[in-house]
Amino acid sequence: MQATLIDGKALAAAELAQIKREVNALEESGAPTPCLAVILVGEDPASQVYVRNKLLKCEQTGIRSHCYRLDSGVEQGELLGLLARLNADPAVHGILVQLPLPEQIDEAAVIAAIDPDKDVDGFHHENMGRLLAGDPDVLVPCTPLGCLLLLKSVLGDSLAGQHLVVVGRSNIVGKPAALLALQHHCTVTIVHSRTQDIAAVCRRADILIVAVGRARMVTEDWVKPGAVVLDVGINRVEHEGRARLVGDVDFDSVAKVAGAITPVPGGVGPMTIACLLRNTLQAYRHQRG
Ligand SMILES: Nc1nc(=O)c2c([nH]1)NC[C@@H]1CN(c3ccc(C(=O)N[C@@H](CCC(=O)O)C(=O)O)cc3)C=[N+]21
Ligand SMILES: [Mg+2]
Repeated sequence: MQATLIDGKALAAAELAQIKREVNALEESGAPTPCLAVILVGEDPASQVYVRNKLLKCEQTGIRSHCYRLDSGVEQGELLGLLARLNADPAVHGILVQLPLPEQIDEAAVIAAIDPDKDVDGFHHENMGRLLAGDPDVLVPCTPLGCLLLLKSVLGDSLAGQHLVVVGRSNIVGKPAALLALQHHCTVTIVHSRTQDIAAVCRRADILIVAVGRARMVTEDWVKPGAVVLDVGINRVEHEGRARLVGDVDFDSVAKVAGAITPVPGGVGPMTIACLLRNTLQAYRHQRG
């Protein structure tokens, strides 16, 4: 391997330490404590792990959190009722509904029911629109925001003129990552399952962000020597009879050609959570004026 390993865990720890200092300062000034409400529906094991991590990081930074665990069979009306109460509660500054939701629940309707000012995921259409319009104060989805911080840690503050290719076009990662990169003056390409000669397009990237959910899809022949590669994928695979996490990037082969690369685990994932807390603080400040 010749690529520099991008240590998302360390960068996230630094980010959390900074958030903790800011929360402490609020505390000392006598201001109320920032508070995040998390809603978890059902028993999806991956969701339980992610939610536990989020609550743990809240605790570490002094952000108050409250987790609402709802039965997998809960009716949509009950979930919407809870959201209405959280929207109206001035002591709650951020609301996160863990996805995916059970099939009887309309995800779009749930996201639309969150107060955009408390939408720390940045998934509400109002926030998506503001990101598209280039509003600098908008709440930006946590994974793309984490990617941006990781890129700046390697490349410095300016990403101007870099050709950034995003693999995947989801509303929660691919599209907002592309918009955020565009705002930072990158030349942006989005590729997806219907793209012709996807490897050739990726090979032109100075920066490659991969968010497709297919284990080890990106191999070394997709990567320009020296490129920065961010792997958003979290895939659980069997390896020698044991469960293991791998990304969407074939790490061992790509690390031979890339200039820098994020590992899985320990790359984008921890930064996603740090950015969730960053967004909670941003939402708090906005609500407090
Ligand atoms: N409303 C909503 N907002 C989200 O931001 C959201 C969501 N729903 N649903 C699921 C995805 C996924 N996601 C991750 C966050 C942290 C790690 C993370 O910390 N990963 C660790 C490994 C954790 C493990 O062991 O599984 C790492 O990469 O090092 C991974 C994935 C947030 N998501
Ligand atoms: Mg994510």
